Amino acid sequence: YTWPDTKVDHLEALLYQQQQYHGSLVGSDVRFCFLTTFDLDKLRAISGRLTAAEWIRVAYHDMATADVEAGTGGLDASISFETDRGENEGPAFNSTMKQLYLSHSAKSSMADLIAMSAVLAVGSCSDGKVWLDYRGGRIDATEAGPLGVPEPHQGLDKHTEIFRKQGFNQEEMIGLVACGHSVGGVHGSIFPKIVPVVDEPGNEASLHPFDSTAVTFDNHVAVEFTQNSTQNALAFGHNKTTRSDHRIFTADGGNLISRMAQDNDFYLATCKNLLERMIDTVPKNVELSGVIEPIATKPDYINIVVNEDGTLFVSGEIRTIQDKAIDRGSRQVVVHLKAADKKISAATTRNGESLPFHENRPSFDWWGFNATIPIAQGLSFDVEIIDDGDSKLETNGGKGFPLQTDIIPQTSKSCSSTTVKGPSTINVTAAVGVSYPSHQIRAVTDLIKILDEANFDSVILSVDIPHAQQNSLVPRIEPTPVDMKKTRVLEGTGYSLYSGSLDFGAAFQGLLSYDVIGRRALGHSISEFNSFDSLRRCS
Ligand code: HEM
Repeated sequence: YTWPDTKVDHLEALLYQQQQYHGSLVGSDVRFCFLTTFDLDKLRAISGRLTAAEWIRVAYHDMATADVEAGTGGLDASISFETDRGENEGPAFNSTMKQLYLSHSAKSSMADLIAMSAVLAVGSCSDGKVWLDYRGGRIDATEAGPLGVPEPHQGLDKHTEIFRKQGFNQEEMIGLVACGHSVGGVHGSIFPKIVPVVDEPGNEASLHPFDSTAVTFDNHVAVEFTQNSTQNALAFGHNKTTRSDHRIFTADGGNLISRMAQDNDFYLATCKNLLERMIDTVPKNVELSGVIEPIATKPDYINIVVNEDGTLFVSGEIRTIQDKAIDRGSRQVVVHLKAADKKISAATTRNGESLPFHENRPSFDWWGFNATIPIAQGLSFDVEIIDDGDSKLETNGGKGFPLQTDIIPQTSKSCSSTTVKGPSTINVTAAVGVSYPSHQIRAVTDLIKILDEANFDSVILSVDIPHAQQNSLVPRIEPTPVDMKKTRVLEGTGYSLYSGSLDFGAAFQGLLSYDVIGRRALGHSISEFNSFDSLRRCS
């Protein structure tokens, strides 16, 4: 991994910066694996529902209509268009979309979020023991997919065929169902023909759990099945037709389910593997990233101001991963900026700490810095981490962490105003220069000549605008370009200011972003995925 990687960086932050300082809170609804869900429609907690189970079921139903031979379907968020179908019965589907769309953005598709929700749900209910490898890059469908989610009244042949289409053979089908049906259960409020409606104060949704450990991701569903002591209504319910788990678990003579029952570690390892395959089942045009691991040293929230005296004011934060073996209290972090042949060191202060919801996941410290440096090409920095007198230099693979200086949004000269449903506006001013390899720079006068923005044919503001879609709670995010006009030359800096603005209507609660792109024949320069959050409100 080398920084920056716009395909990975944002998803990595959403997944691992779970709470507290810069916490993404994507997993806050499944922080505890317990039987009450806050219903966003009713604006109150409902007992007998388990958010973590709902997230796993939603991920499976989104994937369930995949046809791996044709390369269609899979985890693509088409489920958001399919929530009124009989095969997607219950409030879980829209509820999950509403919980996740707060994190929806141009760099975190709903499909990537659904996959992430499965990782977080399984992680939570296994108390951090089962952590699915997570990859990013899924693309949201813009319409419903075909029908075909398995339903409990269907026969074994039909189920075997559906799973074959999804890419799972008979044994894998048994495994995947046994893994999915580890948490949660069947609700009388949704399937009154399978389990009774009880509607008791502690169980308003009439949940009938699959096993005696409904809020723990473990092999009890298998143990209790093989002991015939199961309460799983899909295995031993009064209605024989809907005993699909029984038909599936015995499809191989009960072999796999017995092995899962005998050995919880085997069960968990099998589930990790099958659930990873479930979330990585994607249409053939999607190229998933590598597994997203926690990044040890990562800059973020970098902001650069071009000063009229020919300097840059750089501020930002460095995120470092904590190490239990190291005394955090004595750690120091220093940023060494390199501007042409000049080196400027900036001390940092600890701004805060991101913490995980569960053990076995990383914690991070955040270090704020700022510095004034001369304008030069090829600006970068190294990060020095000092523990107990031991110093380690993080160089981002040798070349340093680069600062993008061709195109620099000037956030204090820009603004935005957004409303969840209604008119929104963004107004961006960016400093625009142009890069040449540093070996071409000889003197400061030369440098100013070289940094002439006229080398771009055009400068474009591209706003990632969310568009409401029919029959889906999830908007489609579409980059919308507008030309930026030169408004001023910053004499003596090599930069000019360009401005552009766009009015749009949003129906969105996720993260809004924009890019600034300089276009020229010899390739583009881009300042990518800038958050609206760092802009002041337009008055
Ligand atoms: C033949 C295949 C399957 C059938 C017929 C089936 C059917 C069902 C039914 C009827 C429910 C009850 C839903 C409710 O009342 O809320 C349920 C719940 C659930 N299913 Fe499946 N399922 C199948 C496979 C899977 C798979 C492969 C997974 C995931 C890997 C999965 C995950 C879940 C989860 C987590 C729940 C609990 C939901 C909750 O408590 O809210 N299912 N399933």
